[in-house]
Amino acid sequence: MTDTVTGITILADSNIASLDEFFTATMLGQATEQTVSIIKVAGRDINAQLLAELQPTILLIRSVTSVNEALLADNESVEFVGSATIGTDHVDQDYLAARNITFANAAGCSKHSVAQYVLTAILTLRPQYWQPSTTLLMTSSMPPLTLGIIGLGNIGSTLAQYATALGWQVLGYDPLLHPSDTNNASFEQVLSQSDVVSLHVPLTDKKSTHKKAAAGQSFQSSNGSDYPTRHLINAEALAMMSPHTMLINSARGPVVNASDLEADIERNERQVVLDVFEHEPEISEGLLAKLAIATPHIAGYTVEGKLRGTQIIYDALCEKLAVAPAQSMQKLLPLNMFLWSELKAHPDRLIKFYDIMQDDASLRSQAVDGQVNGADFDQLRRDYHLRREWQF
Ligand SMILES: NC(=O)c1ccc[n+]([C@@H]2O[C@H](COP(=O)([O-])OP(=O)(O)OC[C@H]3O[C@@H](n4cnc5c(N)ncnc54)[C@H](O)[C@@H]3O)[C@@H](O)[C@H]2O)c1
Ligand SMILES: O=C(O)[C@H](O)[C@H](O)COP(=O)(O)O
Repeated sequence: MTDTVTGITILADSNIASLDEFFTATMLGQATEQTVSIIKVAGRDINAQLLAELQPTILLIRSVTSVNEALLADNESVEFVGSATIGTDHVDQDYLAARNITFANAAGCSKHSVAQYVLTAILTLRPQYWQPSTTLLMTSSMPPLTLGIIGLGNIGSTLAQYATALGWQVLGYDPLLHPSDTNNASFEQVLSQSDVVSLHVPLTDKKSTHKKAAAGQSFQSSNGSDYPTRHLINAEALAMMSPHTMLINSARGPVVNASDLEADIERNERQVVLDVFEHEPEISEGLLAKLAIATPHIAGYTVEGKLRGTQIIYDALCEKLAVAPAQSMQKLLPLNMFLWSELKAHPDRLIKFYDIMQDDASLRSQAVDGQVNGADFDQLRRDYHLRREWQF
């Protein structure tokens, strides 16, 4: 793991939270008596040339860095890749395994952040659905909201818990999990019977095996699935939804076919919320103009969500180094006064907890000559004032 002269060399995406608090000699090298040096660059600048020149032993990334053979072909030194994100569609995990490179992502790190983002979007656009279950039975003449959730993993299942706490009905669809109280509907039922549909799936493609000519092996692309999600929401799926049904995508942009979506919105005036975009980081102003809420891939961007992401990959690296973790995010968290119980009791305080329309306005203000360009989108995310997760 180390070069006898320089110890541990880390190349890291500068957008990873609290790198200097976690990845230091004290927090990593002390037990192994190794020096630790860390080089921080913008995620999109982590390229094959840099990997070949720096020969880092550890690579820490976020979703904007694609890790695959093209990136690592000329690098012989990397032994650990950590992605401080939930999504892994930017990583060829089969290639890393074939190179015997350890990989860790931050599963679940921002599940509450994203679930709270979705709740905020719904309750900002349709405040009539704010009906804490305590009042629902006594006063409501309106049926509770039916929330359709596609993908019932960490985020989808967390969202279902919040929805149930608000007295909403949940229709869930996840073909890779067993049926349950929430995994209780078909894809078509979720689309056709929900007031709101929220997407919480990874970006996956159709399973395909292809031969590696040199090795004569056949292997499946690491992002393959029997239930591929690329363009899962296309014209056919949108046609199953009533025009009244709101669509929210905070998963990955290509899960929704952007051109089919624009045609659908023009035809049905559907309320659509996007935090992720098929052609991200570029976004056409034409699409922006059709959206009820548009935000720059920040649904998971809370102090807690990003710190938890760093903590998880730090813990995984400590395991790789066989050292006991010495740093904890609890020591780094500022006091958090945002209580879910308070918000449930006082719906009018939602805007103080999270004013999602501020994030919407910031993104729209970046549009120039008919589009938001990639550099401005990335800058918005780099400069984003991290929210706080609502505490229980
Ligand atoms: N916008 C953001 O800031 C943000 C933040 C975190 C995660 N994400 C994205 O959200 C995705 C989901 O996150 P998670 O923590 O819930 O992941 P997860 O892996 O815990 O859950 C994903 C679920 O989707 C299910 N699934 C897979 N294919 C499906 C299909 N075709 N139809 C229905 N369900 C399917 C899986 O069975 C799994 O239960 C991530 O992969 C990531 O791309 C976005
Ligand atoms: O997959 C995730 O965790 C989220 O999409 C996360 O927001 C990715 O953020 P990024 O790495 O682009 O900063």
